[in-house]
Amino acid sequence: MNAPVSLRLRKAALVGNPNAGKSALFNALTGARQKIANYPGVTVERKAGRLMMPDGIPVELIDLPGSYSFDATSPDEEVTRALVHGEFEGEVQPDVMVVVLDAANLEQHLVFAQEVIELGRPTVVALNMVDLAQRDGLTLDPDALSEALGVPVIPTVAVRRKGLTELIAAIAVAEADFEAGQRVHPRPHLTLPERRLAARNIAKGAILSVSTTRRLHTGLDKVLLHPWLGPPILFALLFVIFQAVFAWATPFADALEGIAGWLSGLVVAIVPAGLVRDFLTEGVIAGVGSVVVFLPQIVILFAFILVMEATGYMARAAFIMDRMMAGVGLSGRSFIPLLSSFACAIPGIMATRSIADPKDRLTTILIAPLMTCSARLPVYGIVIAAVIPNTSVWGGIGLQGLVLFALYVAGIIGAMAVALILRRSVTAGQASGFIMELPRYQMPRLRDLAIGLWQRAWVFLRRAGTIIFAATVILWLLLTFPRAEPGESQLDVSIAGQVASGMHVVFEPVGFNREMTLALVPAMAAREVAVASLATTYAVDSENEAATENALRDQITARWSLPTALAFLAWFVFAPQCLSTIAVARRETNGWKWPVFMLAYLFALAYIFAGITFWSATALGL
Ligand SMILES: Nc1nc2c(ncn2[C@@H]2O[C@H](COP(=O)(O)OP(=O)(O)OP(=O)(O)O)[C@@H](O)[C@H]2O)c(=O)[nH]1
Ligand SMILES: [Mg+2]
Repeated sequence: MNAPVSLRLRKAALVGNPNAGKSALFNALTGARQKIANYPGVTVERKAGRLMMPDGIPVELIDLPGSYSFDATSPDEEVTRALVHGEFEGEVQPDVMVVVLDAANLEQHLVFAQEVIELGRPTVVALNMVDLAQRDGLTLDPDALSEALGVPVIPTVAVRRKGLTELIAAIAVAEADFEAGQRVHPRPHLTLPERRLAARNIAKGAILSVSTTRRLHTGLDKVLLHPWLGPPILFALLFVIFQAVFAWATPFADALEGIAGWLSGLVVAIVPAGLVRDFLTEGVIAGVGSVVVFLPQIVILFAFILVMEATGYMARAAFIMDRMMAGVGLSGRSFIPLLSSFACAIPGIMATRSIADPKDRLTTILIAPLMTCSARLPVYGIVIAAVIPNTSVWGGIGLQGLVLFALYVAGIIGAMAVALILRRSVTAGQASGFIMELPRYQMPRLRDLAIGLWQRAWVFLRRAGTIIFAATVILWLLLTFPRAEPGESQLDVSIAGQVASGMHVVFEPVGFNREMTLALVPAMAAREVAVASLATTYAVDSENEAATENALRDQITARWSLPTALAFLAWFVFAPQCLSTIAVARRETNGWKWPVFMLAYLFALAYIFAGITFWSATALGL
């Protein structure tokens, strides 16, 4: 007598949230016995493998795409939904569902798990990543979880092949149930809010113990991610950062300025009067030196940013921002590229590659230059130091830091407003959803911070030594030749001065003086060059050597009116200066159309806002 032979291949499917470890389990269970193909009609991978059961008969195991629910929004999720419900053409419905959960994110993962279990099919739960839960200080009780869910729960560590034998045994039992005809045990269907609430309670009930660190971290998240507390905390933190950038940097900046002055004096003492001496004092020391002085501010700003990243707070900031970004039609996915743009728009624009939706991405590229990059800091820094008094307002808040904060906020508000308009016109489309895993809180490691800071400082100094140096030298030559006859002003006679006088017609209406207008040209190479340019211009323009040593700040204080200075600041909030950004935008958008659009709208905004600032300041009698 022959044993009954089952003609159809038995079938089980791995389902669960993205990143639960389904593929890791699939690989551990099926090893090399895998077949990868595409599901017909969609570009979703079908991964199937053979799992050898204790009875010697294989089961076809399917690794399904990760899902958050059966309300499918993506082609991947649609495949999972249809297949699990037995509605996928040409695919037999799996006999057994193997739900994979991330033990370290149990509550989140239980929402979808319940939806699968509600189907009432034979189900086994793999409580995966118990190693990570353990590391996070979480001890779970699989039996309690099994009790609450009404299905077997097997703890596993897919990447270390732990719990596999037990899992296979549980799948075998479920298969046997299926063969025995126990195919569907209908269960009550819950609504999403009910499932969420149940997920929380079940997760709570499955926790045996929580370490104090874990408790601390959850407590921190409750406060920092709170819908009402989170945003003000984030803004308060940013506010403190900008206060510190001014307050802490001053002694170091003064010291660097002192060194520049001393070097200048040294050159005057050693090098005989003439072009060489002028080149060294006016071009190199005044020009490049005026930018290098901002090294302490750059270092302080990045120290804060690096600490925010290393502690895990930055991802939380992205999470908080997600809600606000949705308001202007962007997702939190744009946050990291935009945040990188505070260092420099170039890596920011390159980071937009992680945004899947093309219109989301284009919008992010177009507004990235509005984030205040670190190259603007020297420009803001020198003008603020020169025209904004170093006083406190409202009991102890530094006015200079406050103005700096306002300039950063102006950039952000500008970017949001532009995004809002673009998303309703040129890049109209739906905002895509955003789900991200929050990293653990961590104490930053001093060594990593030091390396990160050193890299930033080096990038800054290298720019000073290359682009800024070259632009300053060229400018000095254009300012120095042709030579003025006695009685004439060198600035009037020079090539650069002539060009500036020509351009000045355009910029006079928005309150710019001639030196500012001139500074805009080399600033196209890099924004900081505007500072070097002003320093060199005033150095060339000074009548005597003593005046050359006057700090740029004093020159600006003496020569610029407050409305003029504010107009210059407003210009730099928007102006698309820095050609490398345009070049990167061209590369990332594959053409000139969008970079030209970007250039045009940013220059227009810069001009308009400089004008508005100048005229309102003048009207207010500032
Ligand atoms: N420490 C640890 N890591 C795991 C475990 N299981 C999986 N991982 C890791 O978690 C990450 C995600 O695992 P995947 O298997 O790709 O997750 P998935 O469920 O297939 O994800 P999607 O295909 O996106 O739905 C990978 O880096 C795995 O190496 C585990 O038990 N412990
Ligand atoms: Mg996978």
